[in-house]
Amino acid sequence: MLTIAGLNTHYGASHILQGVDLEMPQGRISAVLGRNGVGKTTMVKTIMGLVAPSSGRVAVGGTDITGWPPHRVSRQGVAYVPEGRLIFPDLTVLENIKVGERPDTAWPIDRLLKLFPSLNERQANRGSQLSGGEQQMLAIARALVSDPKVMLLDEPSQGLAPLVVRELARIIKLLRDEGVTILLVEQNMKLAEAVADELHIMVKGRMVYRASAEVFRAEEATIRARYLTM
Ligand SMILES: Nc1ncnc2c1ncn2[C@@H]1O[C@H](COP(=O)(O)OP(=O)(O)OP(=O)(O)O)[C@@H](O)[C@H]1O
Repeated sequence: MLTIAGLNTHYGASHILQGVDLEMPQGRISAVLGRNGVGKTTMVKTIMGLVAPSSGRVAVGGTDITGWPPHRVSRQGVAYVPEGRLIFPDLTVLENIKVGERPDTAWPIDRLLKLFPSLNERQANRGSQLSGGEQQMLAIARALVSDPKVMLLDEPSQGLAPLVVRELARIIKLLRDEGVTILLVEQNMKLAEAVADELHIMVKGRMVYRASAEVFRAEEATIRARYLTM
């Protein structure tokens, strides 16, 4: 569904992504884990067209989208839920969602409000009045209303209480079961372990490990010590 091949991205003279390869099968949750600063956000931004790669290829469903601007990537069915959520603090919950609305979406506002009961209760509240968990749900709802085939989630569990992370896990699995292909980027393993079908590990701008959830569970202690411990 989403394929990255030999992706290199620089910020000035800093070589951040160093030949990243990633295959994300349709309707699955792929998680990319890695320590702080290895390039996970840069990878997501490069997919989304927010940062231009110096070489390599990004394709969605067989269409080469390398170097496309973000609005075209979005129209191709890729939605981005950024780190820090970036919801509009002065807009209400409903206004925040409507920003991303697309005609004939499979996720109209009524459906989203059923999916996210906390947002339903707070429709008229401003973004700034929401808790971190509610803001995260709102960021996901705003991405869903654009009717994506692929959703990129950057550190969605950051700063959230364990109970809210569990609710987030439920939502992410539900989206996968509805056919949305998900890329989950996380520094924290908890959410990734709870939802991912496949796990990848990035170290210094390269993918160094890939396994199914089952294999990952069996190897977890070794992998954690080798690649993820700070
Ligand atoms: N706009 C920028 N200009 C220059 N360097 C940058 C820029 N954005 C990020 N970097 C650097 O690129 C490297 C990778 O950053 P990136 O945010 O992709 O890492 P990450 O794995 O997502 O980490 P985090 O979990 O902290 O977001 C870091 O060393 C960071 O300091």
